[in-house]
Amino acid sequence: MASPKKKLQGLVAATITPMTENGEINFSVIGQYVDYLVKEQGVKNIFVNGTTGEGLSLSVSERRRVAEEWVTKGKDKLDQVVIHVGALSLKESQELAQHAAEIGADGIAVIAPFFLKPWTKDVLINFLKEVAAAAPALPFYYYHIPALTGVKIRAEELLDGIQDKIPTFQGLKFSDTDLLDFGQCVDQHRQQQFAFLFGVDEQLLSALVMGATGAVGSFVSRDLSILWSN
Ligand SMILES: CC(=O)N[C@@H]([C@@H](O)[C@H](O)[C@H](O)CO)[C@@H](O)CC(=O)C(=O)O
Repeated sequence: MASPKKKLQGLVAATITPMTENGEINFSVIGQYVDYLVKEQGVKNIFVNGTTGEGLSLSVSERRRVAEEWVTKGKDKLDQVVIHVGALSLKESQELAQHAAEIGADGIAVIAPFFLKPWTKDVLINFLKEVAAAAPALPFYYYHIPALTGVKIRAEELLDGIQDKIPTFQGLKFSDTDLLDFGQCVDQHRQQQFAFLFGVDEQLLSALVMGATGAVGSFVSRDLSILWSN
């Protein structure tokens, strides 16, 4: 089971994937990017290959290399590197999850499959469970982003009993504007000490009031990072 000791909290930068003019990944700037986040913005947690990183537009091999580069360059500088491993293919998602574990990432996150969609909670949970099982020592986060996946199962419904199915479940990345759903997640699962990471930057203040324990965003700054450092 994943160790809960490294709780992911505070500000988490959703990293872009740097590209060259030729459309190749520009691995050479990732080291500078780490330094920029840590030194200039005071951010020591990152979320790689997510929406901002355009992970779903990359090939599996590119996703693996991007993850490796962030983990390598972030070593001894970053606190946590969480890799988004969601994919339409369960096997690809499992491969990426296993790879994240092998390279020493600190957690994995998964969105709902968005083409042939899971229409019930149980179907979605079964998919997530199979991915999580491929990396049984890594904390697992569900990435709830219904506007992009079209999967509108409420997060609060999904969280109900989730640790019975996914023992490594450690939190929710909530990228939706339904603050009632977010508030109910926090309220009903406070005792389980899940990470409640909010992902709509424009509503962050409201989410903080409702109990967000962190935020994953494309707009990160020192001003925001100090929100959690006092
Ligand atoms: C859909 C999207 O890209 N959302 C951003 C937000 O930071 C977003 O850019 C911001 O709220 C502006 O709309 C992050 O939540 C994305 C994110 O965490 C990710 O890259 O996975």
